Amino acid sequence: MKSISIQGIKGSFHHEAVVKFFQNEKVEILDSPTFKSLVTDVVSKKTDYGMMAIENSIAGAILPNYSLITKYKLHIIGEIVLPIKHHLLVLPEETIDTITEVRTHPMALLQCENFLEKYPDWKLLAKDDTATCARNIHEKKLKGIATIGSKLAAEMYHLKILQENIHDISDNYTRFYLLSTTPEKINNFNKASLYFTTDHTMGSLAKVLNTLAKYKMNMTKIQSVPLSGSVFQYSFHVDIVSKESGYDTYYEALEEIKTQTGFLHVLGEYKEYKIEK
Ligand SMILES: O=C(O)C(=O)C[C@]1(C(=O)O)C=C[C@@H](O)C=C1
Repeated sequence: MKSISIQGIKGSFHHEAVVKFFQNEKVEILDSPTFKSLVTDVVSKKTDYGMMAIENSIAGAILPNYSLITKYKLHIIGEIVLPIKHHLLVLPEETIDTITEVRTHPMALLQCENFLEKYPDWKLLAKDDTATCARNIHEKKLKGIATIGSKLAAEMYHLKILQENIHDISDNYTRFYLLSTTPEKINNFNKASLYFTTDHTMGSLAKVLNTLAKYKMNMTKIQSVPLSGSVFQYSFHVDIVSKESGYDTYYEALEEIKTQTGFLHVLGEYKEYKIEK
């Protein structure tokens, strides 16, 4: 049976991402407190894979996770885009007036800013993951404390949903990568994640982007990340989807981009996968 490390515990959105990704396949899920420990679980072979959030449609990229992937030389072997619904979870006897503090994952806080602004007196605490907060509220009977998390977390840790769907925009999605220490050949992949540097000459990044357009590669994401060991120099993460042009043009595009970049690493070739809400 495959084992997968997640950031957080069962009932977190990472847990849901693994269940939806592997569907009917039986897998073992290992809880890991931080993104770093998730990665080291994979690198040390404690688990086969790691499922890691990389960006959210409201809150944006989780920048340190890009650096974790490259620092630990991980390969992206799959992705899942999961609809995220956040609810305010509390002990059964609480009301909105008894809440004094909200503890949850920092990305969850960012996705619910409009709702939280209505309660300026609440103390907001960033914690490891939504489900651990839910479990602590239940197990330690934490009075006056709410968390923001999923319906699954409410059910697993016997909390009441005090307010449903408190995320700022109803269309809310988080994209996760399935990571491995070794590349895996994915049949019929249609998406690739590239990682490269360009020099500081005028138009060097534009040349790469033009090459992608020339070979009809649809760029779905570009993220600059500071290059470690340098001052204000950047590397680029670019995701591309090839719908119509096929593999020959993809490989031709890669060959051309190699000549336009300092280095080019293909971090993963995998299938686009979005769960509709
Ligand atoms: O805390 C959780 O439940 C998580 O799975 C983490 C996480 C994240 O890392 O962005 C996952 C999805 C949501 O965007 C909110 C939090």
